Amino acid sequence: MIAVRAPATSANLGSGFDVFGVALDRPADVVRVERAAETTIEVTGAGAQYIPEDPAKNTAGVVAAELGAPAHIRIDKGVRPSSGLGSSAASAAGAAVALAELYDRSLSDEELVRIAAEGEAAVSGDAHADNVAPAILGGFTVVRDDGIERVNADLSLVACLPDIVVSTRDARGVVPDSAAMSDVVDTVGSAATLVLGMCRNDPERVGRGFEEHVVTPARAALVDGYADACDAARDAGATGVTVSGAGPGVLAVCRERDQKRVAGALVGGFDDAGVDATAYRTTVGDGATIL
Ligand SMILES: Nc1ncnc2c1ncn2[C@@H]1O[C@H](COP(=O)(O)OP(=O)(O)OP(=O)(O)O)[C@@H](O)[C@H]1O
Ligand SMILES: N[C@@H](CCO)C(=O)O
Repeated sequence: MIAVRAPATSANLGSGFDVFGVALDRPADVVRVERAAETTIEVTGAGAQYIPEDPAKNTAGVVAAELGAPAHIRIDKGVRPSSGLGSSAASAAGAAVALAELYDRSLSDEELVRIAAEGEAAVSGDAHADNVAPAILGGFTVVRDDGIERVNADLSLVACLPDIVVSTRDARGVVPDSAAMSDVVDTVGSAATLVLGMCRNDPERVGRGFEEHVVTPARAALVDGYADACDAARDAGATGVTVSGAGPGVLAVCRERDQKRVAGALVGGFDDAGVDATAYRTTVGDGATIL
């Protein structure tokens, strides 16, 4: 039996739609695999009742089929589905790393990411790799068709999960088809600032790099309480706040000394809007790890 811990991730970070992603130190899924004649899946943990155990509909089962590696797969969910914290990607990444080990396949990180992204395609309709790349490689990642860049970063983050369901499939439907040139210029400036901030472990630059005015407002409209939560987090010292992935999760960056206050402020802001929420005080984490 092989067991792998695969982390939650936050994609986009505002200015890097479908490009940027970051591994979070917590929460995480644990994926356990054993060889079997055909693939079966058992899911327990956070939101397990909403996750299909049919291998053709579960990201981990799709990965097993892609790899030609049938197994009994047990997934203990730490990352709630439809959260914006890369729940489906955590299972896909965990399965890819665990099954490659179980079947002695020597695959590069890029190959593992491509296979895990096929699992994502099965649920969201699109093989975007901005969650599975950091879930496998850890750190902050930049995903493009021609390869993946990765840097380590040391930053205090808060991931806040309101008790609302937004599926990635639905949230991709509200992304505008085009953008004004002035918004494109702003986004490029933000993205460049964010990358510098990641390389320098600088929460100010990373926070400014979250600014983006095309995709984020369309996604934020799907998240009740988003504006209240952002205002409260900024007042508490967050240097940046944005929608995590496709939402409804929210990601804040801050200085370490402000992390506890920012977490409380995000939960309080959602509460003011009548929405229950859970906050995870976290950092940039490692990728999927064999236990
Ligand atoms: N192993 C799995 N873990 C979680 N969700 C899964 C899994 N397999 C299939 N799904 C389905 O995928 C959907 C959740 O994925 P979705 O991409 O919408 O959310 P997410 O991964 O939390 O968000 P995001 O990609 O924005 O960070 C749900 O419909 C769920 O049933
Ligand atoms: N980049 C993806 C991440 C969610 O899986 C999106 O925003 O739709």
